[in-house]
Amino acid sequence: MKGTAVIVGLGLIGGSIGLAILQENPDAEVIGFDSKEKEIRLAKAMNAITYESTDLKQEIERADVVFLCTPVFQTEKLIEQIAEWTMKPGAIITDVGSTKKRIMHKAKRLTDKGFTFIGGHPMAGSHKSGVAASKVFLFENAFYLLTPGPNTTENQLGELKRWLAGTKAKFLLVDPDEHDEITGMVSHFPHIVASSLVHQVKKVHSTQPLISRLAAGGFRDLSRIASSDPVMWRDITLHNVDVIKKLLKGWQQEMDQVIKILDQKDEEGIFQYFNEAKQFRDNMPILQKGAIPSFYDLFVDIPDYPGIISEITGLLAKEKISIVNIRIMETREDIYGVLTISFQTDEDRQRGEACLRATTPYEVFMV
Ligand SMILES: NC(=O)C1=CN([C@@H]2O[C@H](COP(=O)(O)OP(=O)(O)OC[C@H]3O[C@@H](n4cnc5c(N)ncnc54)[C@H](O)[C@@H]3O)[C@@H](O)[C@H]2O)C=CC1
Ligand SMILES: O=C(O)C(=O)Cc1ccc(O)cc1
Repeated sequence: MKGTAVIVGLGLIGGSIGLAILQENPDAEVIGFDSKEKEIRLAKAMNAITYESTDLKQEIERADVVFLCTPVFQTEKLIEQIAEWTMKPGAIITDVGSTKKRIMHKAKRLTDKGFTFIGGHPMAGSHKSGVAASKVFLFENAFYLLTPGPNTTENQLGELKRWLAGTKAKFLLVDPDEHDEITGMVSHFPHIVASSLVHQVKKVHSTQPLISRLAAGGFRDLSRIASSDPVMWRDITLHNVDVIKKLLKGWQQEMDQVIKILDQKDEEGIFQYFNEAKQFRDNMPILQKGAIPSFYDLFVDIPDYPGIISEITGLLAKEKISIVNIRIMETREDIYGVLTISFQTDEDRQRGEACLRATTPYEVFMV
């Protein structure tokens, strides 16, 4: 596709969208704007944009598509600002915010003027922020939720999807209220739970410093998202307060129930609590494919000696198998460590498994 895209907010998501657009459309013009000069320079160096913005108003007025990739309060302000400007006939404005109800409400200012606004939310990302963390494949196979405005046509939707084709995401249309209910449950509420787990550890940390060294495994998995950007999450939380409060109240009641079965030493009740969760989670489609694409992990039981990681990565590199992350799971120092290798696709993981089984004596397994 030829044409001009403007990306406002060159962070993790804006940068990844720029990379995906340019990979698919090398002839497109992608103009980038950010309130931080450093992010713009980095985005340009990474080829996530073709030009730095010099006059945002003029560029938006001649754009074919505008992506608002800022924290959601800033997105609301940008919408207000753009509503004061003009736009090229047929141009599309979209956003990537994690909430949709308030954004779509604010976007009425644009649609009332005859502009086209289609809300967007790629259901993939990371706890990392900034353009340095952006990746061309960040959204591959992930759901990309779209909330069209009242007058959006099929043609306009098709046009936006063509701009985003390089993301290789799966588009899904949703209603904004439904969007905030669902993401409240699977993303916003878990974020508060993750942060609260860290607060629990912090409270005892001063009297029991060993605790943060031992907080590996499950705690690390559950608390990872607590390392996300607090500004972004403050905005998301305030945009979806009612839904999140309802979920937290339900959670409080559920915890009261758990305390009750513990008080009663109810063996069957405790077993069922864990078992029902396990059965349900094991059958959730996210584990088969991924709504938020989880990386595909492979575990290798390795001896703990210097050079072992480069040995393993070298074997995979020889077979041209890309990995996205590698780490040793914290185990006791005197026993074998378990190396966790994350792949972007299940196919890569299977190739990785076959390669390591054929070339090393170590046990290789998936869970
Ligand atoms: N981080 C994630 O995993 C995901 C985030 N989102 C949504 O995407 C949006 C962006 O998130 P990230 O890229 O992670 O954040 P980020 O912090 O990596 O990037 C945001 C960028 O916007 C810039 N910015 C802030 N206000 C601005 C303004 N008024 N004008 C120009 N630039 C401005 C910041 O300097 C920063 O570079 C948020 O609305 C978030 O809810 C959606 C899906 C996943
Ligand atoms: O890091 C993770 O696992 C995430 O869940 C990232 C994320 C953050 C915000 C979203 O709206 C969608 C995805």
